[in-house]
Amino acid sequence: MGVLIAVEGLDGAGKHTLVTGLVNRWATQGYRVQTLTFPRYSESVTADIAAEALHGEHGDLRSSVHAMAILFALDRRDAAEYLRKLLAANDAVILDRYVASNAAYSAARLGQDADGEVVQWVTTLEFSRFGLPVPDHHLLLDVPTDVAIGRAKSRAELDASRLRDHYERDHELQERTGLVYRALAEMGWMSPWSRLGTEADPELADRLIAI
Ligand SMILES: Nc1ncnc2c1ncn2[C@@H]1O[C@H](COP(=O)(O)OP(=O)(O)O)[C@@H](O)[C@H]1O
Ligand SMILES: Cc1cn([C@H]2C[C@H](O)[C@@H](COP(=O)(O)OP(=O)(O)O)O2)c(=O)[nH]c1=O
Repeated sequence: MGVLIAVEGLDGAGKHTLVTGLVNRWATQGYRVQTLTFPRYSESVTADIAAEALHGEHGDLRSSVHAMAILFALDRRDAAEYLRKLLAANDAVILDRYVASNAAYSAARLGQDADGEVVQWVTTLEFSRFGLPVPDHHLLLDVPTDVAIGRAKSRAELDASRLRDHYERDHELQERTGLVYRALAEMGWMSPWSRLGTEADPELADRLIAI
């Protein structure tokens, strides 16, 4: 059974870049590595509805933090069997966002801390009720909020509506989400966490795949 690694962080923190770098590194070392990104846009109806709600559609759905969290969780539940197959057939599976995203963003949206009600609720829903595999390790890309927002903006600069709806209004939410992520890392929520600055630490990366 392969090792399951979840990469977490704010939008624009560099998760996709890190995941791509890890896959390339390990592939050249001869490991079999697969990635899975959440939300699974265009493959999952619930992920698409959640994204559309985040960008202002579906009435006031976005105002229900628990309803949004259930949509993201259903996307993962639908992918659980595929994820287990990937784990069985590979040395490692790297997840670009996973359950901790739901925990951190839901807590931030509700103004709760990492030890608050909604983190426990998400944990029970996804791991206990939906039976999702628990990551062996979490990697938190811990970059300052302004850096993450700046990178996300430059990546999305051609899409003005998305910028307006998603990033500029959300500085405070991102700041709070970062705090919850750091607290989850400190408490070692569900598995050991490593906090990275802007770059992957090659030695840490190699230790992870050797678990
Ligand atoms: N270490 C880094 N230093 C500078 N820019 C980076 C770094 N990592 C990623 N970026 C850039 O920041 C933007 C967001 O990175 P991305 O990996 O897409 O973030 P995420 O997946 O967390 O949203 C991209 O344009 C990417 O090229
Ligand atoms: C996967 C996931 C994401 N999210 C949040 C994080 C992001 O703010 C948003 C969408 O994630 P993402 O696709 O990474 O960002 P973007 O829409 O900018 O491409 O959803 C949750 O609240 N719960 C989850 O389970």
